[in-house]
Amino acid sequence: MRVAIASDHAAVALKTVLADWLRAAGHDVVDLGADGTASVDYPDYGFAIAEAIADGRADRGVALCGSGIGIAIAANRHPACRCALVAEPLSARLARSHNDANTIAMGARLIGEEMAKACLDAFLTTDFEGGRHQHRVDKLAKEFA
Ligand SMILES: O=C(CO)[C@H](O)[C@H](O)[C@H](O)COP(=O)(O)O
Repeated sequence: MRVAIASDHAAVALKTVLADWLRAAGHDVVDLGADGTASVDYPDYGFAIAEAIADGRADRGVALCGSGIGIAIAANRHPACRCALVAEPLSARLARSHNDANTIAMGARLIGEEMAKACLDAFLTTDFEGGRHQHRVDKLAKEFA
């Protein structure tokens, strides 16, 4: 799978760990930065993830910041992105099976590396159930004036 990953300065270390883990699992990783710990702005990286999903460079996205909140808000500003903020694997599974999420967000200051890997594994290995969930997901594409 092609997986885009991006973080702000607060989550660069976790981004490196997860990118290495993804490559070891055989995924193609599109690393959209940040590249160091100098302070940057999470919206730029949330938008970058969403654009990679929208233009087909990536099938899935992993969005990281200190809490996961800011970058999730940013990613979800783009209509192509359904980004779920998760902190444990059941939420990651439900984000896929019920919400057809194409991106997960996690907070590097709140989650440990092993839990983050478990969330990412659940996210990447769970299929969307469709059925009653499909028309709900379709409604998420509504555009507001
Ligand atoms: O967006 C956030 C909070 O919702 C993230 O946690 C950011 O990484 C955080 O705000 C960055 O904080 P810093 O004090 O500038 O490192």
